[in-house]
Amino acid sequence: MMITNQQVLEALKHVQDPELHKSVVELNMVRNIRIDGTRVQLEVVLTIQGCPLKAKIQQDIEEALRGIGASDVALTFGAMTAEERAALTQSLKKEATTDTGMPKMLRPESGVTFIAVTSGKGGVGKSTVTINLAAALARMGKRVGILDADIYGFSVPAMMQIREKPTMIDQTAVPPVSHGVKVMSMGFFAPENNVVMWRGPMLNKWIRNFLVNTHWGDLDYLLLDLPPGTGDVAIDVAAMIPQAKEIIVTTPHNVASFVATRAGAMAMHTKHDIVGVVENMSYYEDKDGNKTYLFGKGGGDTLAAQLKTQVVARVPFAQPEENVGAAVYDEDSPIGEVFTSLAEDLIYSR
Ligand SMILES: Nc1ncnc2c1ncn2[C@@H]1O[C@H](COP(=O)(O)OP(=O)(O)OP(=O)(O)O)[C@@H](O)[C@H]1O
Repeated sequence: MMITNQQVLEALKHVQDPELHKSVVELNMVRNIRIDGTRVQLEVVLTIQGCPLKAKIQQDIEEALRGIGASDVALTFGAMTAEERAALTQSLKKEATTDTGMPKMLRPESGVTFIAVTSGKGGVGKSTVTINLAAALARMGKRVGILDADIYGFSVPAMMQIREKPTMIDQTAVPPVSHGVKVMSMGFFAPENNVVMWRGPMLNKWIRNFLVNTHWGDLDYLLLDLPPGTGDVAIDVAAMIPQAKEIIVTTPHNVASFVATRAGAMAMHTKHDIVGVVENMSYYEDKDGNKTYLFGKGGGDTLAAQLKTQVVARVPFAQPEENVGAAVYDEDSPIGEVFTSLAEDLIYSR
């Protein structure tokens, strides 16, 4: 038996780079194939030196080659040159932008549903809603990304317990994945606690950059965690992504909902379609099923009425034992169930 070059390339077309999710052949990572009967020798050129996923690539390639009858696989590893990396970035970028430089994912035919999560004021649970909804959509098999654009907080990476930074291939960032969700955050790049520089046009540009220079791959949903209030950022995002659907988060407390009305009014003004209001910290339910309304009642309904929409979810307070460290709640916890149901509503009714 004799394996051919063609067979090797064909087999390796099905091996993907674990980060870029593209075939190693397409990425031009396979070089110097030498075949001697059923013994295959080749060089794998990694996009970045010391790629942490080298072992995974090696295993996948060996498996694929054994699948076509290779008795012996000898791999050597190299790294792309700076020029090769730049060329790869160019091609990834080209894939992500239209001829006019517009992010392709913004085109209606991209199939990406954008969901902007906003609130009237801080601390009501906007990030909690973003990450738990994203995780629920991912559990249901959807391809989901989060763009953390909350310039006052960048809380998503910490809440999703992401410790690594995005892998940079030249200027393209490969987002870290947590709970099945690709996450990009200004926080990965911002100087420690420096929020002063993130204003107006600068931020607008950053968001655009994040859409274009992030290797999102194919997405079904991109959730945007927007800063609270109705400031520049929300307006810029509305202008840039008019097809985004908006979720407005409030607590049951009337004051909070009053402030949230402003964000909602803005959403109406910019013709963002409103998915609805999520009332967070709606109630506390004890083990016996008794509900206590710690923050009062009615805020969500009042706001929804003002915005001519509905309350699409009421999220309870976390049980004390649920709240240790992790802000993504388990699928079978009371909060997890609320988000599963909201995710189902999004998937099946829209
Ligand atoms: N339903 C809940 N039960 C218990 N704790 C919650 C709940 N929702 C949010 N929290 C906690 O409240 C705090 C604020 O939540 P979160 O960061 O999601 O709010 P935010 O509106 O995004 O705030 P910011 O505007 O400051 O980013 C966090 O510590 C979060 O873990």
